[in-house]
Amino acid sequence: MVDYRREGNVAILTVNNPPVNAISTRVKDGIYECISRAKNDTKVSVIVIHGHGKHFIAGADIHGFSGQRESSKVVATLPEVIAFMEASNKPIVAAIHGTALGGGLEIAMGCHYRIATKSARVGQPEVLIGILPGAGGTQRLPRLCGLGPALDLISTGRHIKAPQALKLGIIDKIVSDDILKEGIAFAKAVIDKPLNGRRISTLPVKDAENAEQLISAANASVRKRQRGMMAPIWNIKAVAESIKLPFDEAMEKEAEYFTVLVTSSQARALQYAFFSERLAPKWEVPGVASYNTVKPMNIKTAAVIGAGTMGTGIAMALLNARIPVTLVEQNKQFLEKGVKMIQDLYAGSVRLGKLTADQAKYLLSNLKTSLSYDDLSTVDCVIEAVYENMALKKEIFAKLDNACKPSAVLCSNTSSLDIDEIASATKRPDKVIGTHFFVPAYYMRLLENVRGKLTSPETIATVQSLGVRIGKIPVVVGNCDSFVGNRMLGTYTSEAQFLLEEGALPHEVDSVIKDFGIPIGAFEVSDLSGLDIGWRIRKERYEKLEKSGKKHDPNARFINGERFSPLGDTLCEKGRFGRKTGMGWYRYEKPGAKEPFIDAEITTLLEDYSKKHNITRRKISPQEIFERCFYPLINEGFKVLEDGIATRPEDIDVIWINGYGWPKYTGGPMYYANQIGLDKIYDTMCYYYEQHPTSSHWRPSALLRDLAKQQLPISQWGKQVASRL
Ligand SMILES: CC(C)(COP(=O)(O)OP(=O)(O)OC[C@H]1O[C@@H](n2cnc3c(N)ncnc32)[C@H](O)[C@@H]1OP(=O)(O)O)[C@@H](O)C(=O)NCCC(=O)NCCSC(=O)C[C@@H](O)CCCCCCCCCCCCC(=O)O
Ligand SMILES: NC(=O)c1ccc[n+]([C@@H]2O[C@H](COP(=O)([O-])OP(=O)(O)OC[C@H]3O[C@@H](n4cnc5c(N)ncnc54)[C@H](O)[C@@H]3O)[C@@H](O)[C@H]2O)c1
Repeated sequence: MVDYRREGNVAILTVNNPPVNAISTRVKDGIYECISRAKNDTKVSVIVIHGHGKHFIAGADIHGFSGQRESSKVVATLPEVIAFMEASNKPIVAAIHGTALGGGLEIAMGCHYRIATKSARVGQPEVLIGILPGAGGTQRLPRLCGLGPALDLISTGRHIKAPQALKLGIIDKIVSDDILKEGIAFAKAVIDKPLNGRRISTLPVKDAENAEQLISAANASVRKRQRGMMAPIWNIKAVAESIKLPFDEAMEKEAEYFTVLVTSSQARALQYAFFSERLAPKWEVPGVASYNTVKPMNIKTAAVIGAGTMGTGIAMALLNARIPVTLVEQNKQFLEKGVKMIQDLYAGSVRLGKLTADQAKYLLSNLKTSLSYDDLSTVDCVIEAVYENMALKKEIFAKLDNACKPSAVLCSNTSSLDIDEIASATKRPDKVIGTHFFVPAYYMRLLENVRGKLTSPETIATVQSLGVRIGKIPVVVGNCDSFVGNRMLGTYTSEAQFLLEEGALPHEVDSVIKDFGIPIGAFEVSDLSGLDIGWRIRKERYEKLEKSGKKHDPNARFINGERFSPLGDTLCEKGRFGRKTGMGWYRYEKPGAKEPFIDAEITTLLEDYSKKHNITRRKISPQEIFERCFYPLINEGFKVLEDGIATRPEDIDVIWINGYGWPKYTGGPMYYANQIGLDKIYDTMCYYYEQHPTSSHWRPSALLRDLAKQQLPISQWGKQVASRL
């Protein structure tokens, strides 16, 4: 775990715990033992510590916070080991490459010098997994780089690159990539230098005079950006102790606050989410194949069909990963509009300093445009993003099948349509798959990859690997109406509207949703994306119904015996499409304005509606709003597992956290269901199903029922499904 060797008078400690040199108990013990050995070795004058493989040390082993910790051979805790290092009379140099994160940076700060390669990154990301730097980071970092930067780094968890770390004084020098050679050379040069002033715990906190202002600014930022999360507040509180107390006493406070956080349910949920996100790319279709049995194709070039909202975003996601893209549109005007959208977004990134003008120019140089499918004969992969219309998509897939080379993978960005039907328009259904991006596609991390009945494992492997390459979290799901995310969302949006019919107002529903931690309410999001989108899709369904001989009544509250709310259609008929028309479920100052206001016209409309349908409006409690919005959504997640549409509860949680703003600190809907108690959810589902028998989303899932009855957690779901199949 930690190797020791001596080269002349330099002791070299190599941390070797793949994949990221995380600090397990054995690594901590190993460091302690090696430092002791070097201190006692009279031939050693200086010590270098570095990491084997791609990283210096990426922090404490996260598994250790919730699982069983290995017992320690040495009594010292990590903070004590670091204090022991700092007290050494032989200089210790941290030679950093890859990352020095969390406990890794804390170990580096226990050293007397820190050098790093240019591409190395440092940070205290503990807040992101619900804890705080518990090995002196909250006390040493403000002494090293100042209170303001320390508050920023510790409360946001962001990583910074070596050049910025150098500016902030976190590292002493940037060196070449031969980090060990550089470490040894640096160590030899500092052998005789006095260590006074190099022990960070003995230094004063920089910027202490501005403490009050800096701490209140940090708290204000956390309240705005990390609403609902407890870790950022405790992180700031711990850093603030560096101003009030001597180092040793402040360290006691750090340990006290660390214990509060490490035992919290938010920390457990965030750590579960951390590992779930890393599990998602490792897809598995039981009985078919999995990520470690199939090789992906190498995608060198791609095409995107449709240069609208999604097509332009997808093209940018590909370009950003240095994949050349051919963008195809139906006519010159739409094509130019799409290209301008991409150019404007890159220009915006240059203005914000996120890209240099040269980088933006380079990315754009990989964008080709075309109005003809003939230009796609050599691309490896095509992603279609035209209007959500089955006939149009089938027509395009047939054309792509003729135009593209036989090995090309053909993907659709459809958000709801049947992938098998789209694939049926081609002679290569094995190479057809859904790649459902989320808006804005260049930014949102979720990629829902929808496998059809005939999609080959190689095609699945290819889009999963492409997803990782373009910086997404790819999740494989099965083919059903609206797939996983939107299928579950459907229950939530329907129920939100039923609540309006029965007495709630849009802002009352939205505030319960936002209080739970979803950043935007159901009606606010509907106004943002435009009510007309759903209306267009519903109108197509009504037309289909009419064609099959069933007349659609615009006031109907039931379709095929299923409860339905026509309120969305009513608003659209009045031109209330949301923000873009200045009115939707809310009123806006002008079209395009962002701030929603409660609209008396909507209140009257709802009251008239309820009267017309003989519904007695009542005050609906926040608890009922919560249960009615979220329990059917969770229940649908269980049905998705039952149907084999998702293969793991973790995948559903990743989808909701990364695609729909579900608060990560609750772990996602499936993890959260366990926290509430599956029996409680099941009983509540039964209660509401009795009250609303015409809403099939209240019918409890059999899987939920079985787990609840047997008092089993969701982690046991696999056995349940297997026993029933
Ligand atoms: C490092 C990364 C940036 C790498 O990213 P990349 O995209 O390249 O790779 P992946 O993210 O896919 O990761 C690869 C692989 O590695 C696993 N992994 C990554 N980091 C860790 C980790 N820290 N622990 C465990 N495993 C990790 C990952 O799961 C992947 O494997 P898999 O099989 O799942 O595919 C990126 O990975 C990253 O950002 N990692 C997280 C970095 C992080 O969050 N670091 C902080 C960790 S918390 C910490 O360091 C706390 C410290 O402050 C120390 C606290 C000490 C508390 C002591 C309190 C005193 C009480 C006294 C008693 C205690 C006794 C004792 O001391 O023992
Ligand atoms: N907008 C979203 O939030 C969102 C999210 C996820 C998925 N989707 C899905 O992505 C797809 C595209 O949605 P959008 O919002 O980008 O639509 P959009 O209306 O913004 O863009 C569609 C584009 O397709 C072009 N197009 C139409 N027919 C074409 C043809 N024959 N050849 C080439 N181009 C053609 C149109 O000119 C238009 O520019 C839909 O399937 C939608 O369901 C949308």
